[in-house]
This record gives sequence, structure tokens and C-alpha cells, in this order.
Amino acid sequence: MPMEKRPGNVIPAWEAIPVVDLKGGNPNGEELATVVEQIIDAGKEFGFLQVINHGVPENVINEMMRVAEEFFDMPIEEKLPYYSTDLSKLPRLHTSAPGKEHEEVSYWRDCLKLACYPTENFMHTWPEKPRKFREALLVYTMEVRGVALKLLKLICEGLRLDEGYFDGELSGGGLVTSVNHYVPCPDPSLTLGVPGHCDPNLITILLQGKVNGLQVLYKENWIGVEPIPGAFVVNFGEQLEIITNGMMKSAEHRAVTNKTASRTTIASFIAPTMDSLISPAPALINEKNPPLYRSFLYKEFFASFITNIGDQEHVAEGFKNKTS
Ligand SMILES: O=C(O)CCC(=O)C(=O)O
Ligand SMILES: [Fe+2]
Repeated sequence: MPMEKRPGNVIPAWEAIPVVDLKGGNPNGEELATVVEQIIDAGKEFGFLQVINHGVPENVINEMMRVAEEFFDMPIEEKLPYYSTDLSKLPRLHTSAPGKEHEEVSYWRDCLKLACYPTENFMHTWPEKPRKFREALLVYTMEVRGVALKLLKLICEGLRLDEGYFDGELSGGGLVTSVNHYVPCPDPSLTLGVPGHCDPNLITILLQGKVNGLQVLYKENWIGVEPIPGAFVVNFGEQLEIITNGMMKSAEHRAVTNKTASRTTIASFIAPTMDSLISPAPALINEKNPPLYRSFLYKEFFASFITNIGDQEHVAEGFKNKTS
């Protein structure tokens, strides 16, 4: 890796990223107002938060993590049929970042990417081994999607957007899940698991497991996101930043490696449909707040993300209005 992109001495996780208690997933009354405020504050400041007490049963989370780890523990012959460099193919097992052949460097990651929603359209494509993989992913997908939609509603409440603003096309582009696997690395200072990027989609729900590795760029410092058992890490994608006209941040993040433990993470990406028209929400625009971004189709943005491999820090910059 070029010197300036190497992580150098990897800093330990610390507890700066807000942890929001979702009160079982259905906060009410005063509790609701507090939860909404905490989510909005986290979105403005960090673009990242963790949620606990989110209502997803512990066994659903543990079972998903168990089958994910078992998948990567299987002998190579079992995994090879999924390996492909064709970006349009899902499920797809790949190493490094998508489009590895365009990269100058390889990253320390294996990734199984799956199309997950609507589940009835994709379930038959999911790995049959390990046993129970499909069963676990089916339940997990439904639960995680529920959490994401709930969070989007809470964001609408906080920003005074119509409750269903993100329903339909804006969150209806399916749900893609990356099961990331990082094996121990002899020298974590020299490489990255995932290079710095902003997620291009609307909102991401990440199950981090027990091992450190996720870092968020905050005021020019990389801060670690402490693994909390059973919590989800939530981060806002670039479409959410654009639709909220910059109010909710989409933060750059990356994954570092470590010497001793393998790390498995499960990232669920909620995205708009490819033909969705994206633009700052009219309700958030006024004389003092002119639209920072131009309107575009999501597929236009996504194409730009894919062709910027290795330089995906903030693809949204290219969609800003020139005058702003
Ligand atoms: O594995 C992680 O901690 C982060 C993965 C990530 O950022 C991604 O898959 O977009
Ligand atoms: Fe990411």
C-alpha cells in the first residue's frame, strides 16, 4: 500500500460513538423524543451510532454470526463455486475490495456478498452449506430490515419529514449483505481490511462481532468503534446525507486488521432502487438552506462509486451543486 494510506500504529477502540438504547424497538412518549434526539445528534456529529435493546432476539444475531463464521471455516472447495470477479453476480465471494482487478493493492479481506431482499426472490441463491445458513439469513434479513426502516422513521420524526418519506423507492432497492471475513494479519500496520470509504447506499446496519477493527474518520482522526455484544453499528450512507441536504453525515470509515484473531462482520445495506430520483428533500430546503446537491438517478451515483475503487472517500462530492 502507498505509505500515506497505511494505517501505521493502529489505535485501540474507544467509546466516542454514541450508543442509543432503542427501548426494545418501540420507544414511546418522552422516551421517543430522547431516542430521536440521540439519533439526530449522532447523525449530525459522527454519521455513526450503535443501537442496543433494538428488539432483535439475541439468538437470531448469534445464529447469523455462527453460520457466517462456519461458512468461512469450510474447506476451500466448498467456497470456490461462489468465487467470481463479475461484479454483477450475487452471491459472489471475492477478496479485497470489489473490482480487485482495477486495484494497485489488495486488501486483507474475504467477502461473501448476497442479495437478500425480497427474500423469496433470492433465498434459493444462498449457500446451502453450512447447514442452517439459509434459515439464519432469512430470519436475520427480516429483522435487520425492520431495524433499518424503524431508524429511518425515527430520522423522519427528528427532521420533520413525512413519516413515510423513505418508504417505497428510496429504501426499496433490495438489501445486499456483505459477510466480511478478515483473517489474522502478520503486520496490521502495513495494510487495511477495507480502505476508507463512505457507504454509497441509504443506511447500513453492521454486526461487528467481538473483535475490534472498524474505524470512523472524525475530525481528521480515525476512532475505533468499540464492539458491544449484541449491538448493531448503524451508519448513514451517502444517499441519506444527500436527501437530508447534509444534515445527516455519511462518514468515511475503514476496517483495520489484527495479528491474533479472525474477525467476521455482517453489513446489511439498504439502498434506493437504481431508477430512484435522488435529491435533497424539498421540506429541508429554504432560502437559508439551498440544495447542496443536484438531482440524479441512483444508478448514476452507483456507477460513479464503482469506477472510483480505491478513491471512494466521498463520492457525493461529485454530485454537489456548483454554486454551493
Ligand atoms: O467490517 C467492517 O467493520 C466494516 C465493513 C464495511 O465498512 C463495509 O462492508 O462497507
Ligand atoms: Fe462500509
